[in-house]
Order: sequence, then C-alpha cells, then structure tokens
Amino acid sequence: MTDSLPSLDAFRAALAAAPLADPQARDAAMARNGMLTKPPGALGRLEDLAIWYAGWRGDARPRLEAPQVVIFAGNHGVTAQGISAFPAEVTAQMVANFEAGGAAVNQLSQVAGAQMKIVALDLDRPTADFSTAPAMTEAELLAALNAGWQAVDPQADLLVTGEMGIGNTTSAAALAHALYGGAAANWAGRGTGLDPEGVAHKAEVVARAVALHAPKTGLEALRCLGGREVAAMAGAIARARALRIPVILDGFICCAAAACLAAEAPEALDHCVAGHVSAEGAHRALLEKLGKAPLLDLGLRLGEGSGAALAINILKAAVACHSGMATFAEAGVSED
Ligand SMILES: Cc1cc2ncn([C@H]3O[C@H](COP(=O)(O)O)[C@@H](O)[C@H]3O)c2cc1C
Ligand SMILES: O=C(O)c1cccnc1
Repeated sequence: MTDSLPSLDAFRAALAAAPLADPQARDAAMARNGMLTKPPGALGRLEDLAIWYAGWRGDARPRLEAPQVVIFAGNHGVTAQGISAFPAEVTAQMVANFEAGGAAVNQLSQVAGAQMKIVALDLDRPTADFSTAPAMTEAELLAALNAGWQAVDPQADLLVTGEMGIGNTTSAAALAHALYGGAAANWAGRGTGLDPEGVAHKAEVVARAVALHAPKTGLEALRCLGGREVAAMAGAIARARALRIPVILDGFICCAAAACLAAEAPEALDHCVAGHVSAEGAHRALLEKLGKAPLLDLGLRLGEGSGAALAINILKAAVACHSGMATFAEAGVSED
C-alpha cells in the first residue's frame, strides 16, 4: 500500500477498492457472543459494537490496545465574513495548547489510553474565503487528503479524527447543505457561541457559498467548501478503512468530512461508528443522514475529537466483555 496518493482519481479508486469486514470473524464473534455468561442481548449495543469491531479486525476475539487520536488543524478564509465568535489566531494558539497537553482532548485521550498526534496544516496560509472562491485548488485538496492518509499509524487498532480550525462549523454547515440540501438555516449552528443574529448571518454566508459552487460530488464539495483539516480527516478515515482500522467519528465537523466520503462511495463509512451527538444544532440531522446512532449524548460542543475520544472507553469496555468473559461451559453456569 502506498503512503501517499498521486491524484484525486487515485483517492477515488482507493475508496472504490476499500476492503470489507471479514465475514468469518464476524460470524465467529456472533457465535461467541451467544455463548457468554449473560442472558441473550443483555449487554445491548455493547454486543453489536464488539461484533462490528471483531469483523473489521478480522479476529473473533479481538483486543483493543492501541487507539490513536489524530487532530488536524487548519485556517479558513471564510472567517473574513465574521462567522465565528472567536478570532482565527485561536487555531494556532490551540495547537500550541494541544502540544503542551492543556486541551480537553489531551485529558480525554489520556483517560482512554490513546496516543495523540497533532498535524497542523499550513496555518499561515488560510484557505480562500469560500463565499467568494473555491476554498482549495485540486492540488491543495490532494495535499490535505494525503496529510490525513499519512497520519494514520498502521499499528493502531482504532482511530479517532479530531480538528481545530476557527470557522470550521461554517465549512461543515456548507458541506452538509451542499450534500443534503434543505435550508441553509437548518445546517448553521452556534459554533463557538454565536448569538441568533450571528447564526442568521452564518446561514446567509452558507447559502451564498453553496449557490456559488453547487458542487456535484463529495470531493468537489470538500474542495470548494471544506478546509485543510476537514479534508485531512476525510483522508485519514479513508486510510483507516484501507488498513481495516475501525474509526469513531466525532462531532459536526468530523461527520461533515465523513459525509463527503459517503457521497463518493455509499459504503465508505461502514468501518465507522458515531461516538456522540454534539450540541451543535445540526449534528443530529447529519448523523441521521449518515445512518449512524451516537454512542453518547452529553451536550458536548467542542470538537477536537473530544466526544469520540470519550467514546473509546465504551468501545474498549465492549471488546473487554466480548473477549474476556467466560462462556457458560467454561464457567459451569446453566444455560436454561
Ligand atoms: C478555545 C477554543 C478551543 C476549541 N477547541 C475546539 N474548538 C472548536 O471550535 C471551532 C469551530 O467553531 P467556529 O466555527 O464557531 O469557529 C473549531 O476549531 C472546533 O474544533 C474550539 C474553539 C475555541 C474558541
Ligand atoms: O460538533 C462539533 O464538533 C463542534 C461543535 C461546536 C464547535 N466546535 C465543534
């Protein structure tokens, strides 16, 4: 497998050639699940999660020991439109905070036992203001996809992609509006804390941008309306699939990146679960479009991969029960 993709066509080809879960491992995991010392179905969604994980890892009795959290950062020209409650300098300042260990996601990754990697993408070169021009050229999109593709540790057994980029909830809203239609106002939310007037202005910027570019494919939407960190998340999610590494999706921005892959190839997110539903207004609707039920609903509205990092603990617990519990025969417990 190559470590970088030479063209957007090669990226599309990688999506089309993506591996499937291993049906034998999945069936064997289902059989094992049926023998564990609990009433059938008593561990609820933990059982489905463990079987899903076993299928992707190709191991009926897997372990989950090496989760990776990758945080991509990028700057957005669309901040010139006054669409965030915070200034663009915060992106670079938060990257320094991630590197110093001071952000929420540092703590959440540590609690989950995950290695954390930070990839800052051309912070001194924001994307173009997508309300007036495409955010990126094809070469810039490819470079960002490759940054994500290359950031995934092939030895990891789980991936979380997070992001930092002031303005990126506007990018995510524009992507969702372009991919799924509806009213721009239904996709635009408060982000870092806009007031209702600010949200109305943001929706107007989103509507204008989508009408201007009217992208026809997921990758074209990503190029015109995305950001470097958004595209890098898409590249990382696609690489994880090629490596059969399961992914926990984070909030609104991560899911907008993922949606661009689903628009290219409907099964592109079969190796992904939704870690949480964020309080950003449109995240629930976006998850419904993706057909993903969130594991957690805790009112988080942070990004950074925070909700997904928190959900690693749930998946670890599911896999520990599945692989570590005794069967009825082993424990000498009567089945019925
Ligand atoms: C201190 C701080 C830390 C953050 N960590 C994540 N975000 C989140 O907020 C940003 C998106 O919101 P908007 O589109 O309104 O700018 C992203 O960087 C996202 O990761 C943060 C935002 C701030 C201010
Ligand atoms: O859902 C998210 O990921 C989110 C929401 C608000 C601000 N930043 C991120």
